[in-house]
Order: sequence, then structure tokens, then C-alpha cells
Amino acid sequence: MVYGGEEALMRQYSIGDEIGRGRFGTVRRCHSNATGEALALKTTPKAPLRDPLDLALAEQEPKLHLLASSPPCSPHLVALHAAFDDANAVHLVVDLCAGGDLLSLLSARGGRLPEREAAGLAAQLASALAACHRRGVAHRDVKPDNLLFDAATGALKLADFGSAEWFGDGRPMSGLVGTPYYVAPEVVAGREYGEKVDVWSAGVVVYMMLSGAVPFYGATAPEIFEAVLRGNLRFPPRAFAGVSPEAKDLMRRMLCKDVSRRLSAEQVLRHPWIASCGGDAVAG
Ligand SMILES: Nc1ncnc2c1ncn2[C@@H]1O[C@H](COP(=O)(O)OP(=O)(O)OP(=O)(O)O)[C@@H](O)[C@H]1O
Repeated sequence: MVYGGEEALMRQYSIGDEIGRGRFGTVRRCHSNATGEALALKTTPKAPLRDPLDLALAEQEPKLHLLASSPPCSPHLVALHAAFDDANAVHLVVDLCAGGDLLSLLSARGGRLPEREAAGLAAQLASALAACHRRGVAHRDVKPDNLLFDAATGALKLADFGSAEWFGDGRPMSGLVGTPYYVAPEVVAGREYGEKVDVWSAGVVVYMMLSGAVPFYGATAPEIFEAVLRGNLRFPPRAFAGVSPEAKDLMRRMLCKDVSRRLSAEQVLRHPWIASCGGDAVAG
């Protein structure tokens, strides 16, 4: 799957316009010279990665992305088509998702979505996480900016395995990885943790889709971490007017500090709120 460096990339793909920019790299449109398929190319240059953890994560991204998305790939994961790695950069050729991301959708829709639509998106996210977790991959950076839409089908797809880790055979993970509003309390506490950190982050996404607010707020990263560690989950009546008891029950079970009582991604898929309002949104 890793096909050499930039020269091999240029032989196999034609590179087009920039679509987006992340913390370290750029995402551009590209086409396969062999099939003409329109794809996206994510390039992460290695020179700016001074922190050894950032470099290690960039170098292991292709392996973990491939493990999570190799055939049969869940329709709710951005598939990895090819990877090129040399001394200068890591290049990943992935599914093109030209339908924008969930963060932009939420801001275009005034911050929140109708319950049925939110349940459909939550079902697709849980399906993506269940697929990753079955293969021993924890994503560790689930957030609306990493949930992209396929322009043709409208399907939600989980992207960006740049923070992912392998936990197969129950291997515990560690390290403060993720994004403050979404990160699970056991990660903030500096303990070893498992793949249910992704379910916590998905619970934050569900809360945002239904209320337009984050569940654990702070003005600075340390204040957010304090709020996450307290884990005091509330549903302010003004923001949650009209939200069903079933939706609140699911959020309580996803945003549960006790990891042993927190649902797994598979259990989220079977929760009545997902099964009754969102289950038919899952493709394949
Ligand atoms: N497969 C894709 N198809 C279309 N656009 C994409 C794709 N992947 C990423 N993008 C766009 O490119 C931008 C950069 O994505 P990238 O995954 O590199 O970084 P990020 O998630 O924004 O930030 P970071 O990984 O640095 O935290 C995103 O905002 C997204 O809109």
C-alpha cells in the first residue's frame, strides 16, 4: 500500500486545486491517471513536525487508516486508496468528500438539527466507529470537522486518522490526544484508556447536533479540561426544549464517566433512539 515517494505519486495521480488545510498539511483534489477517479490527496510535510509524537502519528497514519478502511470498507469511513511516504512528506490518496463537513453544516443551519436528522447522522457515526473498533483501531479525534459528506450520496464519512492508535488484543492506549471539547475524561486524567474514548467524543457530537452547544464548556483549554473531568452532564431546558427522553438517555450512556458503563459503538447502534429514528440512514 505504501508505493514509494513523491515521484511514484506524480506518475499515478494528477494533482489539482487545494480544498483544505489542516494544522500541518494540505488537502488537494486529484485524479487517478489509470481510472480517472476523482479523489483527495492529503499531504503532511515532515519538516514542521518537531514534536516526536506528531511525527510518529503522521508516520503511522497510513497503516492505521489502511487497517480501518481496507476492503470491505464501511461506507461511513473515508477509504484510503494509496499512500506515499518519503523523507519529506506523507501523502495519502483518499475518497473525495466534496459535500463539506458537519461543523459547516451545523453553522449553516443555525447550530442545531432536527432530532430525526441528528439521529441519522449519529447512526452513521456509530457505524463508522464500530467498523474501526472491530479492526482494533481507535480514531481518537472524533469531532464535527472530521465528519465529512460524500457530495453524491450525502453519506457521512469519518476522516483523518492522524491521531489514531491500535488497541488490538486489548492493548491499553495512553497520551493526551484529541481536541479539548471532545476528549474523554480518562484521557484528560492521564490514565490508560480504551476505544470507548471515541464513544465519549461521539456523545459530544450528538449533544452539539441537538442543542447547538458543547456539554463541557470552558474559555481556555485548562478550563475545558476541568469541565470534562467534572463530567457534570446537564440538559438546559432552553437548549433542549422538545428533545426526546430517548435522545437524552443515549447521551447519558455515551457521556458516562464510568467507562465500564459507557456504551460501546455497537451498543449505540442498537439504542432505541438510533434504531427507531436513525437506523435507516446507515448505508450498506
Ligand atoms: N477526503 C476529503 N475530501 C474533501 N475534503 C477534505 C478531505 N479530507 C479533508 N478535507 C478538507 O481539508 C481540510 C483539512 O483536513 P485535514 O484532515 O488535513 O485537517 P483538519 O482535520 O482540519 O485538521 P488537523 O488534522 O490538523 O487537526 C478539512 O477542513 C476538510 O474540509
